[in-house]
Amino acid sequence: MPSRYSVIQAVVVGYAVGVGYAHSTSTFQWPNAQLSYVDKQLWEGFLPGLVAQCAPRGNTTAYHDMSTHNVDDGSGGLDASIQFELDRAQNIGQGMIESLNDFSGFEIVAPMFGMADLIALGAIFAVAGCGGPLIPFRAGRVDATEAGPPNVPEPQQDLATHTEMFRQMGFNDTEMIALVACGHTIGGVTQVDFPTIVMDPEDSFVGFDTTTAFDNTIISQYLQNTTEDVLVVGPNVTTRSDFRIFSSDGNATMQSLLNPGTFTQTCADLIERMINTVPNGVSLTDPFSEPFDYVVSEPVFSYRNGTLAMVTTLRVLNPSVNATVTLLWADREGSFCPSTGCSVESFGTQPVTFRLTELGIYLGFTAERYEFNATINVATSISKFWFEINNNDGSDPITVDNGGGGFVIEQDSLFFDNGRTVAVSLTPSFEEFFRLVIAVRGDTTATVSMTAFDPRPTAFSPPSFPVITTVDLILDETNPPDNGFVFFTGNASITTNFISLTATSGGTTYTQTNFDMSATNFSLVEVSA
Ligand code: HEM
Repeated sequence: MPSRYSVIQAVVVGYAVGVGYAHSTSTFQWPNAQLSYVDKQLWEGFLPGLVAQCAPRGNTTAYHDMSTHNVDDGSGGLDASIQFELDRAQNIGQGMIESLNDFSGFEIVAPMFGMADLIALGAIFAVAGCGGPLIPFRAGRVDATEAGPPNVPEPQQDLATHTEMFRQMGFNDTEMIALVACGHTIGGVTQVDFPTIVMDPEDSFVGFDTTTAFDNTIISQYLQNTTEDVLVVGPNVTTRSDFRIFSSDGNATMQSLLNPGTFTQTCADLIERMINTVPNGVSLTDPFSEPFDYVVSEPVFSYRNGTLAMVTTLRVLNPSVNATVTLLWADREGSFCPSTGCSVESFGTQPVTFRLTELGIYLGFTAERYEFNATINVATSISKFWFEINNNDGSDPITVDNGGGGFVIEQDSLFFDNGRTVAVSLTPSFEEFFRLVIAVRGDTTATVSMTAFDPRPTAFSPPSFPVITTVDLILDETNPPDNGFVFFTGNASITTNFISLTATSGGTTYTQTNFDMSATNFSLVEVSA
């Protein structure tokens, strides 16, 4: 059997040749909150840590959720409707409840990354975590608000019923055989949930094959008649659905999957199609095949004593060791550079940890995050910024300017004031929350409203939803008006991950959408309750 790395490598190379996107998504037009967020979750978040575990139920959850798709009218698909369908007999078992609870417990759903995207990512990491191929991820699924039609196949149903159900999901007879085999290469049947299939109460769990890995042992053992898959050889003939499906074309498909390369490639293709089966009208992003070359973090502003400060970072993929990186900006009146300056060199770097690389997948990626703190003339302000990377090796400097237009600051009249916002810890209760301060150019007649997105689960079992709160902010008495700025304040839950703001000042409305709260570290202030 090939090593895990060589299997993954084979698949990645296969995709690069077959689909041709090896480097196609290495950059993107900023701002794009969805691409920035998914890049972070996929490469730098803790989710890839799940790859180190082999958790088959992540794949089951995605499959059951996708089963609501009806190819005839384009409805249903992977849309997190599974959250509303767990009381159905076809979704029996603790496995799916536990995996959905895990997903909401991660607290990473966001306005541009819902539970359905997380379920799809869970399937990718379930497969890779058991040694299977790393399936490319596309984002953009839309979460359902109610249950879909009941269309998850059950073991006691006959072949014709299963064939029709898979057709409705968009898979033909051959694809059905392969997809079921690819699904059942990992995991098995739990006695307590399926006592009519695993009849001996002593056998709490019976694996589909004798390995826990994502490999084609399920195929070879079936063809050699040594299989222990209870859906093939179990005592209850009625529930031998794997047998009926695997043998439905005289074992031709199972024979073809005996080749490990064919098995891996077929499974990667079919599971990718499975997680990308979404209701008509939902469009997914391009696949994330590797980390972007350059990623700018949310610029964070603060105003104090006549000076505007902007803090941001630039993540550079595979940087040169001697590189110096400079941030440059233009003011709001054009390219005029005021005497207070319009460029600043990075003051430091943060190491970037790519979890998948650490786990032996996508080897060869390193990155540094260059940090900047720009002091900006408050009157002329900033309209856009860009970067210059000098590798100090005689080569021409590289300009990182968002495809030519620069990283544009749409407006500078409404921003979340980083220097004045704090995380409050109440003593003795240890209750924590953000005390936000929002700066608005204008006077005290301005108004500000804030929408906060809190991913913390609202329930101990599915369905669980993020809490989205919209409040009007009040003038902040502790931060009086200063040099044309007025300050507003409000509190938000400490687990808030995105904030959107709308302000009206001097008859003009300003917005800031989906400010990423992880873009900065807040001072922690202890307050006696
Ligand atoms: C006719 C179609 C299918 C039937 C009747 C069927 C039935 C079953 C049953 C009864 C179990 C045991 C569940 C438990 O004990 O919790 C199971 C487990 C599993 N199934 Fe299927 N299945 C089908 C297709 C698929 C497909 C298409 C996939 C994914 C591509 C899949 C993935 C899995 C996985 C990963 C497990 C193991 C779960 C675990 O160990 O926690 N199944 N299936």
